[in-house]
Amino acid sequence: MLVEMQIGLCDSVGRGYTIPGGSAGHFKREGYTFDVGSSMMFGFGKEGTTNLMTRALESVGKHLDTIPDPTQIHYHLPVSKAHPDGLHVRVWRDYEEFVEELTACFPHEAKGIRGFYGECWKVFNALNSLELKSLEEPRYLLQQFVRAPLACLTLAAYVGVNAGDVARKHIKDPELLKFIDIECYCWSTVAAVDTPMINAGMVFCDRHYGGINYPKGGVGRIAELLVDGIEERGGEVRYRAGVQRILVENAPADGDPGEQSSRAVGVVLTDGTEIRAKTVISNATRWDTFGRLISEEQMPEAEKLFRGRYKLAPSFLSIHAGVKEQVLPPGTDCHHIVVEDWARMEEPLGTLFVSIPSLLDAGLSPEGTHLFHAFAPDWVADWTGLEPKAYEAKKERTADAIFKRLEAAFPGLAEATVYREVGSPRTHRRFLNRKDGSYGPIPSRRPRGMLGMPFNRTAIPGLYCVGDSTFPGQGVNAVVFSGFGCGHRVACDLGLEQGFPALDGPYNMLLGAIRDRV
Ligand SMILES: NC(=O)c1ccc[n+]([C@@H]2O[C@H](COP(=O)([O-])OP(=O)(O)OC[C@H]3O[C@@H](n4cnc5c(N)ncnc54)[C@H](O)[C@@H]3O)[C@@H](O)[C@H]2O)c1
Ligand SMILES: CC(C)=CCC/C(C)=C/C=C/C(C)=C/C=C/C(C)=C/C=C/C=C(C)/C=C/C=C(C)/C=C/C=C(\C)CCC=C(C)C
Repeated sequence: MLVEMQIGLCDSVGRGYTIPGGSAGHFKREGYTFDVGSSMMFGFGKEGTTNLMTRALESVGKHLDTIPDPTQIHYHLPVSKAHPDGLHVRVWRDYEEFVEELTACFPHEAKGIRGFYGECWKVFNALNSLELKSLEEPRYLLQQFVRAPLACLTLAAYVGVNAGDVARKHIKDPELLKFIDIECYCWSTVAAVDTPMINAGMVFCDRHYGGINYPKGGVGRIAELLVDGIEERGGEVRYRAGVQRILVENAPADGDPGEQSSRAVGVVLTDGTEIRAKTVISNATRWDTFGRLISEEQMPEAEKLFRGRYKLAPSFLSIHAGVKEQVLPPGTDCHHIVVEDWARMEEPLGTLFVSIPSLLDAGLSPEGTHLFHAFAPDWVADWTGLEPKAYEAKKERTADAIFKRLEAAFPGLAEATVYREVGSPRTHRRFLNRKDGSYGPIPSRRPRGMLGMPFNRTAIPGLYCVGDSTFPGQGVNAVVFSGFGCGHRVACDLGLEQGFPALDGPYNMLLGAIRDRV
């Protein structure tokens, strides 16, 4: 069985890369250990069922020490009549402390704040009481409904709902609604009205329940330990092994060896090596899986419908820098978000993100310095067709402008910078092998919560998708959930775990019909 074929990083010509982890990997430069992308870790809690990172490592016999972050985000938001010096909010690990800080900024919305975040807790508590496995496996789903009917009914009630609609039930102040928008935008890259409520429940509560915890040694340690665990259990992880094509051929059908059907039977690597397997799981985005690894002509109808519902999110402009420690006064938070003008929040380079994990783990940067990772959403189209010199100059110019804007929150930043390396959306496309370097799928029209998101099975037998183009979408712990679900579904399909084959067909037709109608 070929399970994780895509652990190694790839570059755009598909030669394959040398480190594991994708967006959640890390790389080293001149004594700094920089996170590729992901740096704010959910799912590392000790209790409940939503601590998916802890459980993923446990599943291969590994444990990673983490460092608790006292705040999730320090927001630096625009000036308004009510907040002439700008709106400054810290999302504290302690829920009450966060609610008190937000309420102090919007005292007239005290009830609305508790009402909205209280509804998020309803969703989270329901999620946190279920065993989290494949929702496209009817036996498991029925068991959960019998074991925890109230939790399942709660989730069923919210699965088609968006966070912005719930927020508007409780909150009237337009500035506070903007705050809820940035709370969603910073991880979903869309405003609250387009963000599924179940995902909002997960993010807005796990940060207080399990907390945000930084992996000691850097985010890339997660993937490195997973690789160790897989190899110790007899698995193999290949690097420099870019998949060029998924093989789809006529082969004996599941459950009826006498009948032939078109199915995925393996992959061809860029060096021509052919690997045959019963199961192929693609962790590439749906746009790369269908259209590149599977030809356009072989694209199933369901995938064409998916492209009507979802489009690619922008990529990022990333600045990986080293700064003198004096520029960060004691008490500086690890994660910051800066918005100077609400009207520009969703524009390219409009919202600035900053992550300074060496404040939590001093071993990540040389003595007397901190690593300073700043990034902002941006589109690849603005970076194409440039000569190498013009491309380099544009990267430096853009980084200078971003550092200048960050001076308001970090006075003296440009002068204190001792190392700087700039990545554009082209860099993301190249090293992560994601179409246009995209962060993931975003709805192309108002979504019905998560109902339009596909699970792991595809219309091609033997081919599964996993990662952020599958339910429940973007986010490291979200893609870990998709991994657990996919593993469970594949194990049932291969007869390694007990499923409910008689119900599979009708149940999956029903799920598909709901998905294709939203
Ligand atoms: N928490 C944060 O701060 C933060 C920041 C950035 C990104 N993220 C999250 O990380 C998530 C991404 O996770 P993911 O696992 O879905 O995607 P990913 O891009 O991280 O991983 C996909 C992997 O597949 C490999 N791959 C792609 N095409 C290949 C091919 N043809 N052959 C071989 N290997 C190939 C890639 O090289 C990569 O290693 C995003 O959804 C995003 O939310 C989080
Ligand atoms: C069948 C059906 C459909 C139904 C029935 C009912 C039920 C039972 C249901 C159920 C459901 C479920 C289970 C679901 C699940 C879900 C989940 C798990 C979810 C998760 C999610 C998560 C998330 C979203 C996350 C995210 C995160 C992120 C993205 C992050 C990011 C971040 C960033 C980028 C930022 C950074 C910052 C700075 C640096 C400042």
